[in-house]
Amino acid sequence: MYLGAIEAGGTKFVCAVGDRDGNIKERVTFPTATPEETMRHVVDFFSRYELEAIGIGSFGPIDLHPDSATYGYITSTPKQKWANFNFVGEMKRHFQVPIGFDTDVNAAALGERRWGAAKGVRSCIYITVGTGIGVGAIVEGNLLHGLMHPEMGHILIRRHPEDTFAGVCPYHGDCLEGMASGPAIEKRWGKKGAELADRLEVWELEAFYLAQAIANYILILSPEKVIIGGGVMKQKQLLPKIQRNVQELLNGYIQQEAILRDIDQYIVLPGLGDNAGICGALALAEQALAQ
Ligand SMILES: Nc1ncnc2c1ncn2[C@@H]1O[C@H](COP(=O)(O)OP(=O)(O)OP(=O)(O)O)[C@@H](O)[C@H]1O
Ligand SMILES: [Zn+2]
Repeated sequence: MYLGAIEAGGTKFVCAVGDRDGNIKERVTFPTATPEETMRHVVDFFSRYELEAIGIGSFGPIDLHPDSATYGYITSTPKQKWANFNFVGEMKRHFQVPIGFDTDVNAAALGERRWGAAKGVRSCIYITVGTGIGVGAIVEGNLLHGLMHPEMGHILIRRHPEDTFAGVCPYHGDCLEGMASGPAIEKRWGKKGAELADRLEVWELEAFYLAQAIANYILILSPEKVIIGGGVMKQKQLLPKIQRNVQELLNGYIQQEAILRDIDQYIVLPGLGDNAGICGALALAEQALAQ
C-alpha cells in the first residue's frame, strides 16, 4: 500500500506515490490547466494504485477550518477558474481514504521536518522565494493555521533608502513579495534572475529584503530552523548574504549560538532540495492516516 501526494502549484501540478519513509515510487508533472482537465490527470494517475491516504499541498488561499462548510476549498485565488474549487471534495469523490490538506509551504515545512533539514526540531519555518513568496510554519510541533493560514510573504518591510521601485504586489505594491519575488527582480532589473548572476547589487538588495523578513519571522515565531528555497535561491551567493544580514539586523539581541555563531546551520537550503513540496505532501498523507 502506498501514500499519494499532490503538490498543487499555480503553474504546475506534481503527483507522486511513495511510502512512509519518504521514498517516491513514481511521479508525474503536468501544467495547471482548468480544474476539470487537471483533476482528470490527477485521478487517472492515482487510480492505478491502491492508496492508504493522500496528502495535498496546495496554492491558496485555501480553507483549512475543519468545521467550515467550505473546508478543503481553494477560496479567493486570482486564478479565476480555481476560485471556490472543492479540492478535497473532488478527491474524496474518487478516493475513499483519509486526505490531508494544507498550504504548499506548510506541506514543505512538514516534509523538511520529517525527512529533511529540520529533522527533530519542534518549530521551524519553510520559505519559498519564487513566483510568489510563501512561508509555512510548524510551531511547537503543529502546523500553524489560525484565522486562515499565515501569509508571511506579504509582510511589510523597510524600503532601502536608494530603492525607488514601486513593487509588483497587486494588493500592497511594496510588500516583501512585491519587492523580492522572482517577478519583482525581473521587473526591477529588466532581466530574469537567472541572467543577473554576476550583478552584485541585485543580490545585495535581494538579501537586504529577505533578511528583514527572516529577522521578523525569527522574532515572532522563534523557529529552531529556517529553511529557504524556491527558484530565486538557486543563486548561490544569496544565502551567505542573507545569513550575514540577519545577524546584523538582530545585532546580538537573540543570544543563541544558532544565530551568533552557527548561522550557516540555522538558515539553510531545503534538505530535500526540489522534493520538499512533494515529500511534504507525502508527510501530510501520513499525518492524515495517523489522525
Ligand atoms: N537560477 C535562478 N536564479 C534566479 N532566479 C531564478 C532562478 N531560477 C528561477 N528563478 C526565478 O524563480 C521564479 C520561479 O520560482 P520557482 O521555480 O520556485 O517556481 P514556483 O514559484 O514554485 O512556481 P509555482 O507558481 O508553480 O509554484 C521565477 O520568477 C524565476 O525567474
Ligand atoms: Zn503583498
